[in-house]
Amino acid sequence: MHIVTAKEMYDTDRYAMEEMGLQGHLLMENAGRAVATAIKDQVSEEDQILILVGKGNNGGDGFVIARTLLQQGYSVEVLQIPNDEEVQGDARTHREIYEAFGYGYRRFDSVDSLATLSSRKTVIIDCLLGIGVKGPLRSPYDEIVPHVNQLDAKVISVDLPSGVPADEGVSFEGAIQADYTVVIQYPKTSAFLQHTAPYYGDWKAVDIGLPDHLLRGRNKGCSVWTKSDVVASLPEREPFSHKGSHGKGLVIGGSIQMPGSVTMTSRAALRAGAGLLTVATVSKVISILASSVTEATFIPLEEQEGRISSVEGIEFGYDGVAIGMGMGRHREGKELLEKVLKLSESPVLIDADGLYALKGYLSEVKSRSYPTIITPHPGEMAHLLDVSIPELLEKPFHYSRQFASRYGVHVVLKGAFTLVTTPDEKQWVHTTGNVGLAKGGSGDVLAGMLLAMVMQPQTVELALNNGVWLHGSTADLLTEQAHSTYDLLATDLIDGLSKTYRTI
Ligand SMILES: NC(=O)C1=CN([C@@H]2O[C@H](COP(=O)(O)OP(=O)(O)OC[C@H]3O[C@@H](n4cnc5c(N)ncnc54)[C@H](OP(=O)(O)O)[C@@H]3O)[C@@H](O)[C@H]2O)[C@@H](O)CC1
Ligand SMILES: Nc1ncnc2c1ncn2[C@@H]1O[C@H](COP(=O)(O)OP(=O)(O)O)[C@@H](O)[C@H]1O
Ligand SMILES: [K+]
Repeated sequence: MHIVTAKEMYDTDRYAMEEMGLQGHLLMENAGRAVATAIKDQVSEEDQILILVGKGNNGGDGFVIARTLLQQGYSVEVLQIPNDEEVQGDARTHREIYEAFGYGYRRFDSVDSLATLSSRKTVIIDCLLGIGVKGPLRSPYDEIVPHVNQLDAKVISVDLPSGVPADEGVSFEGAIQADYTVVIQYPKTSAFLQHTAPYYGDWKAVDIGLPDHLLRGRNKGCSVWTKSDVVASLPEREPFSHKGSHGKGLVIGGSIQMPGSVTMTSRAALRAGAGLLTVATVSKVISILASSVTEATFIPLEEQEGRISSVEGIEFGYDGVAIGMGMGRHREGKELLEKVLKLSESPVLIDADGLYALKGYLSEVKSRSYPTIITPHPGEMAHLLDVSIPELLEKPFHYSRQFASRYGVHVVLKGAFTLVTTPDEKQWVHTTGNVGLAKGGSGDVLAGMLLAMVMQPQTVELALNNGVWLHGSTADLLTEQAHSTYDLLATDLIDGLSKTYRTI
């Protein structure tokens, strides 16, 4: 499923209208009818529906929705916010068609009369503002929106909750808090940002018949990674393959203070399908690990104060390397990482403490001939970028693209919407996973799953997307069945992965 900016949406609309003859009022008819069909799943014939219509094309959608629902026997009233003359173009055409059917509408005069009208309604359909919103809400929207937000009625927004901008990095003040949003054709970026997504409530995108090929051709496009993508791309195992064909992986990390993280990464890598796994860590961690990661082999490394101080002794002939989990942050970190990046003739995934070591070596990463993958959470990413966490979260798509292309790395920016970005700035958003994952260790498990994935016969971008999907879906499956979002442990994900694999 494509994700678009406001500009991409307008460009697609324009192309359909100007190059393909799909006129604006036809698109609006398609949009209104598709939205009305989706709304019918959210309301009943007993509901008293009020449609709020703004001056732009989002308001025009409202007249099509009203006509469609009235024709099908629903109780609908329409309140148009602007004056009659302010409604122009396709929206005006559809108001005229609506009236030609013999249906009437009211005009907004004050919030008091809106209060009287809305007090009898059980459903409000918000067609006030769409992707054309600019800046903070102006009068009278700045009074209407807070009024709607305090009603008990169910609020359904059309395209996006009025007031919420389509794009990232755009400030706004006040917006409709929807219970449900019917998105027109493609979800907009704001449906995947921590500070704007909650305004949408649950959402669904409806097809209005726009041509898809413009977006398919985008070289820097963004999409949602879905189960069907996993089913289509996860490599099947060849009947005559052997353990070597399933990837020989190396995990470097752990310290006496943090032996658990490397244990989880290793077990997750094996469970996710790594053929052979070696763990390079300090001797005391090996003695802790050996009984819980029985399938792995070990390389004891030199240590200082319980932390790895050298990677001497590792023969770098692996199909994939993961480094950083539980390694601790110390001066030698940069040197260790530098050696690993130079000597590894395979993808290297850098997580956790490895990311702090990476900061001093960033400028040289681009010259590697093999893929480099970083898996930061927002705190680690903000540190690498030298920006604050709120700044990063305002524009995570932008910052990930900028970082990935500048340093030639694959970025897996973790969070409620994990974002995968390639060095050539292709992006995917993940909607699997839930708050049960917000617990120490979930990231270590993800690192292991990703290590296993990059060693399978698939491109790095497929591997990362499939790995993030498997991780998030396992959390979803476990919290639907055996666990709650309180009790889910990172280690549950490792065993739970078996269930997820069986669903595909
Ligand atoms: N053919 C198509 O394109 C299709 C489009 N479709 C639909 O159209 C929607 C986009 O339509 P749009 O471009 O008319 O924008 P939209 O948000 O409805 O209105 C913008 C107007 O609102 C005003 N305004 C802006 N900011 C404001 C603020 N802060 N506070 C107060 N007022 C504010 C501003 O007016 P101004 O006051 O600046 O004169 C501006 O003119 C899209 O989301 C989808 O639903 C579908 O039907 C499919 C076909
Ligand atoms: N609220 C949330 N919803 C969905 N996934 C989440 C949420 N919070 C965290 N996660 C996921 O959990 C993992 C946490 O990783 P990380 O912060 O590195 O954990 P740790 O370092 O403790 O192992 C990431 O995969 C992240 O996407
Ligand atoms: K809206």
